[in-house]
Amino acid sequence: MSTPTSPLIWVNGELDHQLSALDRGLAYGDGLFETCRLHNGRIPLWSRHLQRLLASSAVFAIELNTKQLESWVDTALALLREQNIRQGTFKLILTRGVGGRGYQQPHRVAPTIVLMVQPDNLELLTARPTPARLKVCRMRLGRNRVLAGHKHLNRLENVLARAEWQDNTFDEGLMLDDRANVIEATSHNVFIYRKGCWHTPVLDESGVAGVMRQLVLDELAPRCGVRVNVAPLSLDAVYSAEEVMLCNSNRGVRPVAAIEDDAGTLHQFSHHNNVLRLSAALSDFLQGKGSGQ
Ligand SMILES: C=C(O[C@@H]1C=C(C(=O)O)C=C[C@H]1N)C(=O)O
Repeated sequence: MSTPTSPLIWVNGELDHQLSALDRGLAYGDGLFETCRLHNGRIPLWSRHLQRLLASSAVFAIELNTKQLESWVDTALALLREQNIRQGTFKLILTRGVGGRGYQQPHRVAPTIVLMVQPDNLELLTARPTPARLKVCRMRLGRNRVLAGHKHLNRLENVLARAEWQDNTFDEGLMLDDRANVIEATSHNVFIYRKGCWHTPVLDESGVAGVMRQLVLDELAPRCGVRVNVAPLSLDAVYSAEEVMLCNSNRGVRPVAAIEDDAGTLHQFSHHNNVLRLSAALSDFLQGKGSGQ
């Protein structure tokens, strides 16, 4: 088992290289990121992360040399193996690069790629998940059809929502948009189970379309033989759900035990069977086991 250490950071393939203060990712949030799980020395959902990054970089016209990126990721993974670092958070930041005065983009700009690994000892994707306690955040998400779904670097709403609690009373905060639709949690996507079906918010105006959310839609829910309905979701629907689930690609799937609303009322969820079935389906998927249907 590896010992957690401080993060390892590569900038454009160079370990410990410094980032320019003129980088547009820092100045304007002009970029994208992926938060991946390092699981047993690999990034099991890498092809899905890369697919999303490529799709978003095309939308925002941020240059991305896939071969170069994959070679830097391979080099980073090889070093992690050498150092016996097998579990952790593997984060990738892609910015438009350095330059320009103000918002105007420079004519020629080379993208910046930061790889950052925070080692830990947690087999998060396959461990039995512990039920989470949530609050409903006061901070609302704005709506923007161009930005919605993308994992861009402008995450101030999530940062401010996460600042609404500092202690361990809550594990996560539920975020609504300005029309009071439930969109996501500060760093997870949200699903509810009701009447034999999973439901998750439509993300065409706000929120991040997570890689684990997509895996649940494409792979895990079908393995459990359960349909998923993607549609607007109200807070009342969440409170009356049979089960509530959070997911992200760094932590897998997690049942929700309770949600405290803004009046301080606790809404509790005592059944987690369907979340645990998805969690088992995720473990099987990661171990390369078939659909079992
Ligand atoms: C805040 C980050 O990303 C979010 C956090 C997690 C996590 O902590 O598990 C996962 C996915 C992201 N939306 C980050 O620093 O990468």
